[in-house]
Amino acid sequence: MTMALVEIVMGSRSDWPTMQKAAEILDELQVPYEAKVVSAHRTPDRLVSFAKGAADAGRKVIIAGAGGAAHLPGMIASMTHLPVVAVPVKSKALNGLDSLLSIVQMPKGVAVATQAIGEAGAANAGLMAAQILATSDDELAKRLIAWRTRQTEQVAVEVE
Ligand SMILES: Nc1c(C(=O)O)ncn1[C@@H]1O[C@H](COP(=O)(O)O)[C@@H](O)[C@H]1O
Repeated sequence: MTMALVEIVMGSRSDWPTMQKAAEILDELQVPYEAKVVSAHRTPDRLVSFAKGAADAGRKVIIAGAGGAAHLPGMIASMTHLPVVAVPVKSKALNGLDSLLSIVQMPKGVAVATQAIGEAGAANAGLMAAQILATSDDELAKRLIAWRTRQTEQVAVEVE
C-alpha cells in the first residue's frame, strides 16, 4: 500500500465539492493522499490528535479547506511543522470573503499558504502540494512539468 504524502482536511462534508478539486489534481499527478473531515470548532480533540500526529503518520503536506469562521488551517499550522496549504471555501452568506480573511491574516510566527477562494484555490492547493513534494522527487517534478506543458498546449488550442 502506498503511504499518503498529502492529507486533505476540511471543516465539513459540505466542503468536499470544493476540496475534490485538490484531490483531482493529486490524482492526475499520481500523488498519494487521504481526505478527512476535521473541525477546529466541532471536533477540537480530533483536530489536536490529527495535527500533532500528521508528521509521524508520514504526511509531508497538509491541505486544509474551511468556510466562514475558518480557523482550521491556522490551528493545524499551530501544531505541526508541516506546510499547510489553505483553501478558503466559498460561504453562502459572504461568498468566501469571510473564509479568506479568517485564513489569510495569520500572526507572525505561524505560516499558512493561502490559496484563492473556492474551486480554483482548491485545484491550486493540489498543485502547490505537488510542487512542494517535487522539490525532493525528480519523477514528480517531471510529471508536473508535463502537466504544465499540456495546460499550455490546451490554452494555445483554445485561443487559436
Ligand atoms: N470553518 C469551519 C470549521 C473550522 O474552521 O474548524 N469547521 C467547520 N467549518 C465550516 O463551516 C462551514 C459550514 O459547515 P456545514 O455545511 O457543515 O454547516 C463549512 O464550510 C466548514 O468548513
